[in-house]
Amino acid sequence: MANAHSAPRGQGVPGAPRAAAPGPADAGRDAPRAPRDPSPGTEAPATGQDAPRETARDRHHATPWPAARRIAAQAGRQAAAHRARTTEPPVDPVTGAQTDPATGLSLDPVADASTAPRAERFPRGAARVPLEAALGLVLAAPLTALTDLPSFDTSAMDGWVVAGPGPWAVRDEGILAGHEPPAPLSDGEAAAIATGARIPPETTAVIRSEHGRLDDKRNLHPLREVAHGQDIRPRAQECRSGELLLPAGSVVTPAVLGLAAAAGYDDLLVVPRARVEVLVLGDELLTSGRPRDGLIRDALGPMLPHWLRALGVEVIAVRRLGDDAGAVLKAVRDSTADLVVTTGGTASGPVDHVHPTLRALGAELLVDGVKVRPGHPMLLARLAEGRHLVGLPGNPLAAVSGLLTLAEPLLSELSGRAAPESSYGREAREPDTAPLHAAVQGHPHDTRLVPVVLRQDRDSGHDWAVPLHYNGPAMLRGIAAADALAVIPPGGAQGAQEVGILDLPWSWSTGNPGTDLPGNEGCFT
Ligand SMILES: Nc1nc2c(c(=O)[nH]1)N[C@H]1C(S)=C(S)[C@@H](COP(=O)(O)OP(=O)(O)OC[C@H]3O[C@@H](n4cnc5c(N)ncnc54)[C@H](O)[C@@H]3O)O[C@H]1N2
Ligand code: MOO
Repeated sequence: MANAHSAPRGQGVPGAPRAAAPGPADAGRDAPRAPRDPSPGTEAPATGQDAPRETARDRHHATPWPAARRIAAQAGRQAAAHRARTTEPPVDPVTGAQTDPATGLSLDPVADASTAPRAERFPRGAARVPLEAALGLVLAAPLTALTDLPSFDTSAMDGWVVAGPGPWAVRDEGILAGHEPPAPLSDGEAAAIATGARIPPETTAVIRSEHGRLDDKRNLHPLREVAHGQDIRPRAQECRSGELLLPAGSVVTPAVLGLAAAAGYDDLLVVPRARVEVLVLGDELLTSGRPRDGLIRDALGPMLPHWLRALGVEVIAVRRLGDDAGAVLKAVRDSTADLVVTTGGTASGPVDHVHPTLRALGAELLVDGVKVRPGHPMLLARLAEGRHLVGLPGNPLAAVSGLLTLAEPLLSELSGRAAPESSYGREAREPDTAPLHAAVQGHPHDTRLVPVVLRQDRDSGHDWAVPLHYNGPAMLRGIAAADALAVIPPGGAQGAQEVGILDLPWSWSTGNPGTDLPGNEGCFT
């Protein structure tokens, strides 16, 4: 299938046709039926008895969706600043000093706060971790070369090193990579050499094995013209010692790990992983077997830890607490996590223990309900300086909505991954957008998050967001087939209208066929 990320989504898409939008190449993933909804532009927003009920609590407390994300990001920045003030900077294992060996600058976050450039470099605290533990983290300091690369003149090919014009008398001893330094060549001399081996002094060129011929007296004759310096990788061809390789704020990918190792690093200064604890509430939840006797399977315990890890955090525990008010209070009070994520119990039912727990602990509610469907009872609270709780509603897609609305922006700031307003110097990036393949029914007052597949238009190369049918709060069938969630503004969106796209942290890697179907009707219950 077309990879969702292969198209320049969000760039140039506005040029795509708006009225009679061409369908994506394979919209519907072999859907057995056509989309049920009317053609683009004819959809009316939900009204009357179809409109979801808005409770008194919603109207009083609920935060608009974009503002909720901003508040969550702000909470993440404050938590990061708190961590920077309170974390011991890492100690240089060689010198014992709290300095960055690459730059020689102090890593003391308090000292850093007094000088703007350094404060900017370490606003989130920094940890020194071995290379093998750094994948997915964000560099807290620039990656500067600890050596010239290559660190010596090296042969780019298997063949011979030669000095002066040929033919050349070939030495008995060849030169291998990783061996003793070779003796200088004299004019008219050659030596067999392996790729990556050190070039002897006075060498003028490397001749590839396929471009030279040895006669029976072990004299080497060139089979083509020899250019001075050919196939020699000169020392520092890629970088000089001290040269900037990657700025602070870069995400450590497998390629970055390779570069860091090549440049001489054993460990890296990174923004530490946020520590997250997941508390699953609900007496009705089974952890194995088929649903029975009014009990259902816990869908969030198996889902959330991995989703959170995909956001770059450390999940320190997943605990199932039932609907025991005392256990919830104790678990939240005693948690040492940067972020506690609860599931269920956010509404106002008899066993909804999240609000009473927060009241009992004197927590500050930063967001108490969001004008978004699904997921409107989601909440964000500050438990203490630098420590937060995100309450996800129990309905599984509502929980996903809360994860992406509140937890993701907070964690992205805390882990240094956030692009806009990041102090790590990354360029602010426009949020992704894509045109909708069909009109989508809106909620009259709230934003909707709707699972979509992203399909590439063959002609333009742009992605189209194809809304999926199974988008109800209690359903996971849509999101399991989806590449992303589309952000549908209050009132709905027309076919071909550009809407915001929230990527799923793994969507680049799946291509799941799924069994959901295109469908743009709203399912609010
Ligand atoms: N009177 C009102 N009732 C409800 C409202 C409302 O505004 N007024 N909002 C509804 C909405 S919308 C949602 S979403 C839920 C949120 O409820 P809670 O966060 O309190 O969650 P629970 O009541 O515990 O569970 C809701 C639903 O989800 C199922 N669930 C819970 N945990 C899991 C899990 N780990 N895996 C799978 N399914 C889970 C649970 O059995 C319930 O069916 O409140 C509505 N009510
Ligand atoms: O927030 Mo609820 O998810 O609309 O069911």
